Amino acid sequence: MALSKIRSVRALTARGGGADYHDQGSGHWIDDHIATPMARYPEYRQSRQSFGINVLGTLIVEIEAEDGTVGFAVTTGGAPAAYIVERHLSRFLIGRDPAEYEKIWDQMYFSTQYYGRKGLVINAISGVDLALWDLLGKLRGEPVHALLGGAVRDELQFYATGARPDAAKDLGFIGGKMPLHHGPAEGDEGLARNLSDIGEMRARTGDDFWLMLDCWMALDVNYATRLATRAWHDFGLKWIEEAISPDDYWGYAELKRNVPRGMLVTTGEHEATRWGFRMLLEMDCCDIIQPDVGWCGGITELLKISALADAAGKLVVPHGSSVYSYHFVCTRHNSPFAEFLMMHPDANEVVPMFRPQLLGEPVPERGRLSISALDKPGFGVELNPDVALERPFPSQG
Ligand SMILES: C[C@H](O)[C@H](O)CC(=O)C(=O)O
Ligand SMILES: [Mg+2]
Repeated sequence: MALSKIRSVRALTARGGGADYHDQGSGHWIDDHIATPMARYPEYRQSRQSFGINVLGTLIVEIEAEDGTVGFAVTTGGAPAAYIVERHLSRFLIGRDPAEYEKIWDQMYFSTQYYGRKGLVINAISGVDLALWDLLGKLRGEPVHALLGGAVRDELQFYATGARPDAAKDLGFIGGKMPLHHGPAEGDEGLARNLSDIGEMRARTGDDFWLMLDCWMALDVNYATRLATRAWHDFGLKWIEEAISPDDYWGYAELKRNVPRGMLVTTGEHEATRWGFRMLLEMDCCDIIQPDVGWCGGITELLKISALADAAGKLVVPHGSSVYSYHFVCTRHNSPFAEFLMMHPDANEVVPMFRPQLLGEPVPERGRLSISALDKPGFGVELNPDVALERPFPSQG
């Protein structure tokens, strides 16, 4: 049955948390001396905002059908991504049937390939793709997970990312992933402090809890190998995440060969498209891939990435992504659990991951979420009307 055609596309921006979850106020755990590739410069060590981690802000894409139904999505990208959506991508949507998401994705990707392929452009494409799936679900009166083939389990299980894995354990999560605070430029003293942080957290969580480490691209292979080996043997660290540059596929393959048998290497939140993930999979770079649904190309592309991973015997556990992850993860056998990013400034209370931008954003209770909480049309959330929005490049509609 032909669906109502697309009549307008709007790209809006918002500041203050939400999909650009690094855009938080001062004193938040997520900006507290976390190791990064920029930590080689002492002046950019204390705060990631100091080198501009939050310059983009949130992109909101709204796609309106002729019958007035509006699908929307949020991702990171702000005004630069809004320009790409309004001035470039919208031409592939206006007057089209929202069910043509394959052809629309293909046209968005190949028309931007000469300046895109990864990063900001793929964030913009992802935002459009997710808004399209939201619209499709709303027009068909079905949740996105039903459009993807339906849930393969009754509930989702979550691990939590934040500064307080011990609090995550008390809150019922299956594991806790903590940030790394010191990079190679801080030498052996920094390495000792990193190990002592992990040891202290292990003492607080006890042994019967997954403990993981997020390195946000800060390390080199040698440092990561030393850290991982000690943290595995001394503290039972379950995985080391995004240890080195996402461009260094060779380094990841080496790290995976180097870490103790049983320890997991994970990465992929800054990787994009089936071609990027094919590199990670074919070069045997990791055990779990972690595409961010708003950065990897959206649901249309994630379906392909996930099929590649499945055939390679790897798990897909999306980075963050809130509802965009939940609707996907519940439909795949090779996505057995999900990440929950703790956006409370002290990481000791559960608050919606993309707050304050979404209304109706589900959150785990005791580390779990019933699939019935996702049984609303589209992604099942609305844009919070109290959030200030701007439309920097209105082109039509
Ligand atoms: C905590 C990490 O540095 C980053 O902010 C989030 C992340 O990489 C993750 O959730 O994974
Ligand atoms: Mg990470």
